[in-house]
Amino acid sequence: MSAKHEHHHHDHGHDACCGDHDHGHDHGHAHAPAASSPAPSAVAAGAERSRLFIAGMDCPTEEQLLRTALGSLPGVLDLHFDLIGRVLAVDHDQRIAHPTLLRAVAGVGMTAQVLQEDRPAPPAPPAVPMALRWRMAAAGVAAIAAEVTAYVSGVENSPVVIALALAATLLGGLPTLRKGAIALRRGALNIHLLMSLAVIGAIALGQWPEAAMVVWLFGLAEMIEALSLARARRAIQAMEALAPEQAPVQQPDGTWLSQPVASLTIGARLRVRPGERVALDGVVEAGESSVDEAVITGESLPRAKAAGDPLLAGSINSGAGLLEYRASAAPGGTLLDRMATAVQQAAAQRAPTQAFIDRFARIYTPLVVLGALALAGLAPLLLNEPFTPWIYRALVLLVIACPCALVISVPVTIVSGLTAAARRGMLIKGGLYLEQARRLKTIALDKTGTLTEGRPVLTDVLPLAELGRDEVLRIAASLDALSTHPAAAAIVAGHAGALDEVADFASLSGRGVQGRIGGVAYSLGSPRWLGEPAQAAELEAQGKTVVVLTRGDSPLALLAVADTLRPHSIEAVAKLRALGVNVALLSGDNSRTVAAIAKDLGIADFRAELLPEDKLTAVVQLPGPVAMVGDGVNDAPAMARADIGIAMGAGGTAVALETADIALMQDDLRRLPELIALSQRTAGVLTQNIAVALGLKFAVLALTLAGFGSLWLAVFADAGASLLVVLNGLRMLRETPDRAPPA
Ligand SMILES: Nc1ncnc2c1ncn2[C@@H]1O[C@H](COP(=O)(O)OP(=O)(O)OP(=O)(O)O)[C@@H](O)[C@H]1O
Ligand SMILES: [Zn+2]
Repeated sequence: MSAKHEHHHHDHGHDACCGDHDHGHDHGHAHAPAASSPAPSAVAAGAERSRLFIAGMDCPTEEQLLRTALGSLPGVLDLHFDLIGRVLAVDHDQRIAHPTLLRAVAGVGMTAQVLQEDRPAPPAPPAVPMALRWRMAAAGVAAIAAEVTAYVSGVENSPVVIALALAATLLGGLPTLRKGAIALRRGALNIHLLMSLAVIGAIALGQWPEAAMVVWLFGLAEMIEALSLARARRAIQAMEALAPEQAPVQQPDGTWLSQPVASLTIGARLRVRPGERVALDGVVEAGESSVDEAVITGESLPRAKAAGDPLLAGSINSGAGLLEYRASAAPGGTLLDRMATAVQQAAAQRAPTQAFIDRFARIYTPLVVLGALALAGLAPLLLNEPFTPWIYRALVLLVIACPCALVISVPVTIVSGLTAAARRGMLIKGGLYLEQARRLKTIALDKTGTLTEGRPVLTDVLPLAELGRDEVLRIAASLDALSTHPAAAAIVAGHAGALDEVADFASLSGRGVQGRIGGVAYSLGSPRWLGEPAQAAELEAQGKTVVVLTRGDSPLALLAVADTLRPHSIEAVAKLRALGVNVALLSGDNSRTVAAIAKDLGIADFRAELLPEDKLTAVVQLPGPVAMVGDGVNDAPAMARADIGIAMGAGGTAVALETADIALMQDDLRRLPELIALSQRTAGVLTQNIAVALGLKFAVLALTLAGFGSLWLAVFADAGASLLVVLNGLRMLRETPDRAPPA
């Protein structure tokens, strides 16, 4: 095979896992592939993108076969694989028509369906087909019978044994042999080719029962792995499946009728009865009840809902009341849908460990195959021994050459970890961040809206000149009415009366606001910007944020607002420090205020009076890797620059959800130590899996070289290792302390 293709084989374990049509799987979420289509660069000018749903494509083995088959077609410009969603996006020019693509896919033994952009994917094939289960059962009986007959009679190639072994091979091994032939034609050294060679070699040596056993065990392992992987895939897809497909909708005549949610649009009026799940994001219009939003936030807590309150798709009406609401998101566009899409896209990306294992496998397999060739060809000559036993040992080596268990273990573990995180209300945008989190040296936290509630209240108004309290407050509130800053909201809320007209309004990020009232220029903002009156110090020492109001250059008043710490901030900071992470506080607020708050939190490393660009500089200077945690208000540049940008309160703002590397769906900083713990557990499981997979290989290798190995033992160890690592990886799914996995 050519060097270009040499890395195919490392993945056979994968296709073992995820199966092909023959093995079938029971995912079956019709619209999942559409939702999880990759987000590659835009289609080049003059090109067209066709999206193919390929049921048998979920492993890098198939990716490689498809790459060679489609990539060489004249007119194909680019290929984007989404193995989890099993969607292949093909960018091509006019030379290519759909039948050409479908034929090329069929050429490597798979079937494709063209996806229409706005229509959901066709339903995936059902669970492992009954016919296949029966075929495998029959093959098992025949293989065991062949083994027993040979053992009892002492003859390995009597007609009865040959007939039984042949029956087992044909019943259970045809798909493997067929894929082996395809791989051979394509020059891909993958598991199917290696297994086919081992079986044919065993038959050539007259080891009929052995051949039957090998082919059957391998088929069985593939089937079991198919089911395990479908389980991991289902866990991801379970998220969006949590919103009901039917819901009661109000008709124009006022009556209620159960309708498919997919047919609804924004503005539809729906209702959700006690115990039911909300179908679309919306706003309550009538009724009172409480709602459990655990599916979004990861925390099961009843939240009171009444007219005007937002509702999220997937949450449960856990109270006793009936809620009527108006849809504010279309089907497919709810927060739950966007979370599910993000997790699916994350799962489709390669984590660093996977890249490493893939590189390793690229060297490992050809090396072992070369070893097998050398063993069969040289050992008998050098040792002056008969060829047959050495050829047999070489066949065992071919089986050992498959790094399937190794390759399969990484994505299963990562996907399980990502899913477990999502269930806890942490949306991680890629395996990279899950793997990196445990290496974090510094976590930088923004103050307002992150460590604090971000809903300050006005506590003090101190006139400094001839204007009285009410007058300065009216001016300040009039200016801040046009600002979205949390401090502005507090000042506006602190003023009861009418507001003045403001002209030439300007808002300066990290400083404050300015404008003209009745022709006079006023500024309102930080003391650092407008000069610090002596009276400010005492208020700041209490942890309050001081805002100065000036007319021209002279100070008119001091206003102070105070924000409360989030209830779990102190606990979260303590836990992070216990994990050995350096916690830093970055704030635009003044030094004394920040110092007071840092002291309450036990944070030694705090930096104050930072403009948004200073926060970015601080992130670069802090010992890395650094995570920046913020609410996106004045820390977006710093979050983008940090190794991991973590957004708080993504449950509320879509922007944070879309731009951060990790989005916390709930404003609870205790998710941060959990994230690091999850990252550590993931690394632990990955290490265990690599040790098991390699350990079993080496054990069989040692036995074989010593003359004690056997083909079926090698296949058994390989299949057993695959199964062990898949199960170990899936264990991550269960690591969800206070929530049972969704049914
Ligand atoms: N609209 C506004 N009205 C009044 N004061 C403002 C306004 N915008 C900013 N300021 C002042 O500028 C300072 C810095 O603002 P900035 O938004 O950079 O940080 P912050 O709100 O203190 O929070 P963080 O800790 O998240 O950086 C504020 O503390 C406040 O004194
Ligand atoms: Zn293998």
